[in-house]
Amino acid sequence: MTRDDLFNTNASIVRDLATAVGRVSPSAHILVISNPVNSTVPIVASTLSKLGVFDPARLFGVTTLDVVRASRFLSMVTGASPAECDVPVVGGHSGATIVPLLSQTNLGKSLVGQGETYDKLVYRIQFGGDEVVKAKDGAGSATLSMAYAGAKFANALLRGLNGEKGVVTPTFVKSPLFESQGVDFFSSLVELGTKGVEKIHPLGPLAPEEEKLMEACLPELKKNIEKGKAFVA
Ligand SMILES: NC(=O)C1=CN([C@@H]2O[C@H](COP(=O)(O)OP(=O)(O)OC[C@H]3O[C@@H](n4cnc5c(N)ncnc54)[C@H](O)[C@@H]3O)[C@@H](O)[C@H]2O)C=CC1
Ligand SMILES: O=C([O-])CC(=O)C(=O)O
Repeated sequence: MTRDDLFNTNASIVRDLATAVGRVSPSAHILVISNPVNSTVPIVASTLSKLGVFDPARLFGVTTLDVVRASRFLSMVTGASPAECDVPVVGGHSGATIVPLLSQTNLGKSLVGQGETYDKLVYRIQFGGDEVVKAKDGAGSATLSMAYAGAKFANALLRGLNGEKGVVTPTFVKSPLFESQGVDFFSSLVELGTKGVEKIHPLGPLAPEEEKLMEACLPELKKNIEKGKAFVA
């Protein structure tokens, strides 16, 4: 089972919850963690748009678990503590759409392009969630680490809403970065502020290996986003 397989069950649940939020609390900040995040976030956006209350600054797909995994798996390779292994992870939240930018980290940059070690690390970051789902064999997903990631992101958002400056973390939002290629939702480093999304940061310089990961990411992400929008339309 992949995250995309969850679409049939979760799409209508997410749409109905978004409808209720749009009617009852249209200025709420909405953090979507239900899979497939690449499609459920566009479902919420389209549902709110239909109701005339969509504000892109208030809708977030929670991709924090990919960042948590990237730190942990990089720490296992380098021997450093996960706290020292902060990795920007961009794109979406499933398989090839998850793009870790190891070249932008002090401890990870020397691994980029280092054959099997790099390839295995990227694969584990991209498919860590699938690893857990397979291991639990029908009994759910990465429940506790998801709770940790959800709490971590909610805390970051609350700090931003409270006026703290410099709260920057990856999250899947309505984004102009790849809009010209038909990908209008994307996770990159986002500064969180008093209104929610304050500033969407560009990706910054990528290694050739990361350019290749982006080439695989964008078409899949586009399909996932279109599937979510088509469901609501
Ligand atoms: N974004 C992320 O990082 C992650 C997302 N997930 C996603 O989070 C979701 C939950 O995962 P698990 O806790 O493992 O699943 P689970 O199957 O253990 O729990 C799902 C819960 O939703 C409830 N539910 C079912 N239909 C509902 C409805 N119509 N309205 C309200 N609640 C309803 C069920 O009773 C159950 O308690 C899944 O979509 C999963 O794919 C999981 C791990 C990481
Ligand atoms: O695929 C799933 O349901 C679980 C998931 O998102 C993750 O662990 O990252």
